[in-house]
Amino acid sequence: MSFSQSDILKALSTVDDPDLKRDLVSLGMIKDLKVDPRKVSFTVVLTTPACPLKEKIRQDCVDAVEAVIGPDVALDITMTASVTTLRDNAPLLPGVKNIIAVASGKGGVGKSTVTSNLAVSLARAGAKVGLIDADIYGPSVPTMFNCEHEQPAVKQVNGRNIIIPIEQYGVKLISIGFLAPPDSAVVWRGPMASSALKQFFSDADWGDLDYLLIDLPPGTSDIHLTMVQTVPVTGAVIVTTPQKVALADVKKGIGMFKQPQINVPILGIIENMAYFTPEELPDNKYYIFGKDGGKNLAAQYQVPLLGQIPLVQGIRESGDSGLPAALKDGPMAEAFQTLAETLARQVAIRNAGQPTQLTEVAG
Ligand SMILES: Nc1ncnc2c1ncn2[C@@H]1O[C@H](COP(=O)(O)OP(=O)(O)OP(=O)(O)O)[C@@H](O)[C@H]1O
Repeated sequence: MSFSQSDILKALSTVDDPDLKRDLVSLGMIKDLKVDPRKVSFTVVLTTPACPLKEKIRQDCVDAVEAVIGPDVALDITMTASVTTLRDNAPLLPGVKNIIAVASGKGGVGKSTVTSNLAVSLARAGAKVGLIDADIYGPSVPTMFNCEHEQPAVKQVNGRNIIIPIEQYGVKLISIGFLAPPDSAVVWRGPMASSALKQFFSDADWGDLDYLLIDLPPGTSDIHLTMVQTVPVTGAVIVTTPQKVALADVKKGIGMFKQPQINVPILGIIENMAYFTPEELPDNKYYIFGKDGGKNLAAQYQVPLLGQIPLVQGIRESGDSGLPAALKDGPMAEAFQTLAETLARQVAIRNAGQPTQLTEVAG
């Protein structure tokens, strides 16, 4: 059977990225194509290393190309990823591809827990990840990452002090908590906190990052405004419990992000503490805060539901002990991995200019 480079490209142009709804060739995802009579090789560049569709896309490529080359020609496909961005040539943080704000309506819904686990899961998938803890009311990231007593180093660049983020579990971190001893009751006034956040953007050495997550204070605050006025944000994720009183505040949060002067796309809602599961009986679900509140809200506002995370004692214990649940292999790590993949997909969809896709998540 004889075939040419263009035959292979033609075959690959029948393979779609299921999220971006276009073919791999026109999306520019096929690189290094080499064709000789005994071997065909190429690289597929996915939009995120946290791509749950990797195996499906690879198999679709195998099927399409083997239909042209037959079974006797060797086929070598390398799967790799380059996270997409709309922040090309950004004046501030040019090496950061996506800035993702994590917000909540109410306090205590698990925003910091979810953000920390998302950051670790994205890093475990192979992405370069940073995390800014801007929660002035209770910066808990230092505890969750077991670096409460650390201080980021500072270096001088052209006469300016530049903060070097602490690196823990593959995630670069800066917390507003690093600026004050953990046991001191610092009352962050709006302007003080805002200027600290600005400094984290302008005077920190983040280097190249695929995703920079920002753990915001609960509710709506000056910090939210400072963030959107300082850097273009890829999108916001909202964490809530299914409880009615929590949902009421989420609606205010969604309203704030949608205001014309803020205008941050909502990447999705995460329902945390969706049900209680005893670790020894993972199939038992107790809907102690109500059932599907976050899921129904996502449907009402036509935003994706990124996931439903159960209330599990191990998640709380992991947070308190400074070793996020996402680091320990098991069902919780898998749940956060799936959540991270769903978020990464929504970022890629957004960056490709596609309308938001409403993700169906099993409850
Ligand atoms: N899915 C979960 N299962 C068990 N415990 C959880 C879960 N999510 C969060 N928690 C626990 O709930 C408490 C509050 O979580 P967390 O500090 O992450 O909330 P928050 O929304 O960031 O709060 P804040 O109002 O300080 O911003 C913590 O003790 C945390 O360990």
